[in-house]
Amino acid sequence: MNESYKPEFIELRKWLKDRKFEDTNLIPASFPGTGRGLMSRTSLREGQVIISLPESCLLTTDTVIRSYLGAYVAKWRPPLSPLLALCTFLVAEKHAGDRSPWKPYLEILPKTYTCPVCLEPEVVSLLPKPLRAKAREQRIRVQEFFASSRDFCCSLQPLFSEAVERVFSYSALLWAWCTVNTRAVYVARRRRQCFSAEPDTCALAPYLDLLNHSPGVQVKAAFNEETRCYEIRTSSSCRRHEEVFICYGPHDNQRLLLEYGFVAARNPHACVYVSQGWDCFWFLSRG
Ligand SMILES: C[S@@+](CC[C@H](N)C(=O)[O-])C[C@H]1O[C@@H](n2cnc3c(N)ncnc32)[C@H](O)[C@@H]1O
Repeated sequence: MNESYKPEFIELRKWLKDRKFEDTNLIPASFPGTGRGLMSRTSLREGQVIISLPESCLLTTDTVIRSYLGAYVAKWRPPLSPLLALCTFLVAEKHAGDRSPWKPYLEILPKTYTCPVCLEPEVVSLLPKPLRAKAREQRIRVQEFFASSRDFCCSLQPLFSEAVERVFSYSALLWAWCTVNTRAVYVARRRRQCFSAEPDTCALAPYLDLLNHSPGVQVKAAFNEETRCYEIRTSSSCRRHEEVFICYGPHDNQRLLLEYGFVAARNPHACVYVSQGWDCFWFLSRG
């Protein structure tokens, strides 16, 4: 069902137009099975560029450095990770509400996520054992990420009238972490002294990040240095008024659930994980 009439999408389209995004063959819609995604307005040919998003629409660590957070990031030692810089910016902009220039984008982001780190422990306990172990590792990673943010977030107090512990709470940083993890595209950037050595490769790409995954399609997606746009070219054709998919990678369903919070039907990369030790012995000896 077409969703382009919804006020949040009308605002987002205006915002994108102001940033030189030229219209597109794609419109937001909701689909049975995959939920919100993008639908083709016309039929799409193999090899066609389906979306081309100008650099000015991308949210990257450059955006953070140019913002009011830039001076705080630049002087922080040891240098901040690029991921923490992005997440801090997302939380601060979300907190700014109507004052944020990113508001039209923030408004269409999910309020909650379904990655295992966001699930209640009773739900995680129902997952298969190998996935449970991965979910535990993910939770620890996010908890460590949160702990590593504390001192830097405290240094931002002069920017907020409210206590920073409330602004940069665990749930706010978890939301930002999931936003980056489930939606960012890959755009490599050179290392800068103000950031730690972790790869600086995540960019949030408003509107383009409404594209859902299908393991059965092939696309070429990259930042084009000549046009200065992030472009996606499809290798599959698509009929008018169908959902347009991209492929997030050759991921099995465990990886999709961990990283993106969903599983794909008819996934050719699906596989079964077998635990080492007695479970495995029991399974094999019965086989
Ligand atoms: C980049 S976003 C795509 C747009 C997203 N559906 C939305 O409404 O904002 C990635 C998220 O979309 C959902 N998603 C992507 N592909 C999917 C699929 N094939 N089936 C179900 N959900 C999917 C998952 O929640 C995933 O974390």
